[in-house]
Amino acid sequence: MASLPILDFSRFTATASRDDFLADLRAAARDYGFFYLKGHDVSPDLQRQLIAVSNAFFALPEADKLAIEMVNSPHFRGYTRAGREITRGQQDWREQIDIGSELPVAEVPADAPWMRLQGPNLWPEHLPEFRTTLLQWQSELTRVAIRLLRAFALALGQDADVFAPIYRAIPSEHLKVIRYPGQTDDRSSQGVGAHKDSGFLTLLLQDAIGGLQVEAEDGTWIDATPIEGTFIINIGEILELASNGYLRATVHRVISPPAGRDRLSIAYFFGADLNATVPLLNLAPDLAAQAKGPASDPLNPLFRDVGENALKGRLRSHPDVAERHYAEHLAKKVG
Ligand SMILES: O=C(O)CCC(=O)C(=O)O
Ligand SMILES: [Fe+2]
Repeated sequence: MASLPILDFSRFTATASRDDFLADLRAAARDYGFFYLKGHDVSPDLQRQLIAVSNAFFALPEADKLAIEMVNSPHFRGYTRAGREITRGQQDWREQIDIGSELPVAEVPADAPWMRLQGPNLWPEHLPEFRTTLLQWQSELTRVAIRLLRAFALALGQDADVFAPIYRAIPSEHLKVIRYPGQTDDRSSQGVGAHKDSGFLTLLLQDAIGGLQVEAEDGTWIDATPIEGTFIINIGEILELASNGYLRATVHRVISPPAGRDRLSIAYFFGADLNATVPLLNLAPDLAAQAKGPASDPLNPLFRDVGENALKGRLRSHPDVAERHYAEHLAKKVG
């Protein structure tokens, strides 16, 4: 049974092992688009605190969670009940809270409707430590993601800061705290349906239950079995577009845990400025020869305009938010 590679980020910090790390990163990214990262320096105490407040959030009375339901937020922030989010037309059996960069509502020019994604988060009123811990997690993971993105740039033979112009102004820092309930007989076992992530990179902290699966090149599914002390890293559509498909945004899904168990995961999606356009990197001939071009999936066309790609994904995943807040936008698209 195939398994995903494990990379040690401390080898990137040490000059003597840096080039070997970059070669391993290039191989893992190209062959799987997914890997485990150990040797990151995120404090284990902060991780424990994050897991504790996340469990406390899901244990809140239902009324407290429904008070901050995402359907109330034109910025796609807040709580989503299990079964409300849709992937590839099917219900996802997970409950979650979505948190984004904590920024004020922006002006929304007619030619940049995605600027409506920017706005305040919705926080649980009776659990103040949830907000402080999540914001701390967000800034820690942004730091790790930027270091990792610099490593990706070097692995592709580019200047370390080649992507900085498209994330430096307003990076997109999206967090999802997710609980997957155990399987029951009366619904599907789709925790989240098969999909690609849209940003640069995703950094995932998962508990010990398992259920995340990664699609291999031959169409089989590889289990991303939990490994204590690691994050799971995967590539999003921005890196696929920028590298002309040398790097792949790999398709993945989550199968619901066995009956009577539930699974906790915290996904952090690092993306670009909503107003940026994804550049096409100039790859050296040996890498360019292996670039397959971005995947063309008629069900999921990729857009170089970061904001357009991001808004497309959110509207499709959350039809209730789309209907309440984006009816006019959708009507214009169809009409
Ligand atoms: O919960 C997980 O393991 C993965 C979640 C995921 O793929 C997503 O939310 O995009
Ligand atoms: Fe994902």
